Amino acid sequence: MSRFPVENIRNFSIIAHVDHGKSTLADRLLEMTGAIAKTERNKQVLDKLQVERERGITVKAQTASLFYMYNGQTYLLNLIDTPGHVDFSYEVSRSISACQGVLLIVDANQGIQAQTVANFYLAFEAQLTIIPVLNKIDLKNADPERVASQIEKVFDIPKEDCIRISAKLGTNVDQVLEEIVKRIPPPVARGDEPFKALVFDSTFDHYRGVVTNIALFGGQVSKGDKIMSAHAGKVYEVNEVGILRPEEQPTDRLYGGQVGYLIAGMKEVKEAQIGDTLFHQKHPVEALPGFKPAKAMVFAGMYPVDQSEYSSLRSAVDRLTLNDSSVTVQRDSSHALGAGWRLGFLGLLHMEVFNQRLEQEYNASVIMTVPTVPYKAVFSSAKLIKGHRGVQKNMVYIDDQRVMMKYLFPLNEVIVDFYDHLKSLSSGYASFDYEDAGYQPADLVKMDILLNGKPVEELAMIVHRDKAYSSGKALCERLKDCIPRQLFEIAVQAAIGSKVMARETIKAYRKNVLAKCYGGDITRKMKLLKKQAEGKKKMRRIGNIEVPKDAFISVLKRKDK
Ligand SMILES: Nc1nc2c(ncn2[C@@H]2O[C@H](COP(=O)(O)OP(=O)(O)OP(=O)(O)O)[C@@H](O)[C@H]2O)c(=O)[nH]1
Repeated sequence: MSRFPVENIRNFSIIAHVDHGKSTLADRLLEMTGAIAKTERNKQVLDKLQVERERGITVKAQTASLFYMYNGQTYLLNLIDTPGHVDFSYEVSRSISACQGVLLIVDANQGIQAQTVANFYLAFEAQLTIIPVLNKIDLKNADPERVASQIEKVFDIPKEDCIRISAKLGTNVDQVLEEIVKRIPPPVARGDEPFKALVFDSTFDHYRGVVTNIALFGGQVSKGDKIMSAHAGKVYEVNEVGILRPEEQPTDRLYGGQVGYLIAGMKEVKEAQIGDTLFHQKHPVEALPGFKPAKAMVFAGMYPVDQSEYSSLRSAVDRLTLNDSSVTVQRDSSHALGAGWRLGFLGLLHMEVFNQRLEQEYNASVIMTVPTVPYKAVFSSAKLIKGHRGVQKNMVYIDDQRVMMKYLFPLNEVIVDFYDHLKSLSSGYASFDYEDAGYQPADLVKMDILLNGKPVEELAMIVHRDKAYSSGKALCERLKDCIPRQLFEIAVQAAIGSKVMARETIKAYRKNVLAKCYGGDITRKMKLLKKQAEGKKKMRRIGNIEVPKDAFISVLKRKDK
């Protein structure tokens, strides 16, 4: 591609609350500019991963360059897709750092929701031009007038600035393209400065190594150039550059103001850290500010179902984390489940998506333990301090039907099923977003699970003192169902220190495998005894109690699995 005049380039993202129609609008924009053909099969082209198509959510940001004719001139519109779910706001913030403007999509029926507000602030703080787009005006209950007033009240954007569209039917989508050209400023880049590019995403390709997505803040880059990354400080030769349409389309060169991809023989994603700056080896530049690293909020243990699959699972985890650098990985091991890892995720959906990608893309079968959140323990009598469980911070009326409330909650209370409860209590109307508010003192206790008095370390957990009884009781009941009866009685107890909170009893029972065998067929008897011995291998002894591995798995696995 020859040099494209910077004045005719627009770099933008679409931001929205989940399901407000971002991917549908992206598809329409791609169709109308001829990047893709208008067929049913092309639905949600930017949602590339299988898990994204299945769940109907965007996980990874994707990029597409569109050519658009307006007033007799060709414009290059670079669309950077962003995920809408609260767990992936890290992806949103890095996508918008490559842009000068955003389309803020709001469902004309639902109005402003939690992630509309969160995403608005990400764009506002980055000083981007914000174009409000009211989508789904074709719906019977759509009330674009009310939603435009909400936007004026909450974001201080005049309601006349809202574009009213139906992404599904294509109504007024041409206006969106026009307004992108009119309202969003072109990137600032001159042709004569040294090459300087921001790495805003990177993926790992088995054959070609790391593919980086870059936004050029200045200069130009082409095949054969020797470049360096500010973070890793290594020199690479550029093998290929190009634009994304949305599939890779090699070009001779990329110029300042453009967005595209670059391949330069990097073997590991660590070498191309997201937020890093690339420049020509001979012309060092000041590094761009980069991004705050993503912070893991939810932790879970992960183990292969069968230990013989440990090494293949390890390489699957390695490769998947190359494509998702926001997952933290630490090796871990457990008596019952063998060698595994302790993984950190941005949220629960992020964890589920990671698990699903392991299964779908790497054919791995794994056991995930119950997710937990990080705690800081202070070993002193100050633990006696009463903890807060949910403190209201403020409340703002968006209009006469909607209110935005801010609370301070312990993370542990919100990660597992808070969102589902909120949705069912409000018949699906309430939406929710959260950000880290730091550590707070709380009355937490370590609860042990004992089998005939012996603690089972894998099942120990940290709980709030007020919830110790109910969680202990539930766990004892689940264990009772999972551990087979044995020759003696087993006491299953939940205890805090020496104080027992809950107890279940598993009655004694003799499993006589030979009972089915009448007659004197010795080979049959041997076979049955051998089978029983094999079964024992899958057991773990706690004291003199045999606990099947499956018992740990079913107790540790989340209830809905
Ligand atoms: N009636 C109507 N439905 C729409 C319109 N735009 C999108 N939808 C529907 O709304 C649902 C969500 O649309 P998506 O485009 O997947 O939403 P999204 O914002 O990309 O969702 P995430 O990628 O998960 O953030 C789908 O069922 C769409 O068919 C519209 O203009 N009118």
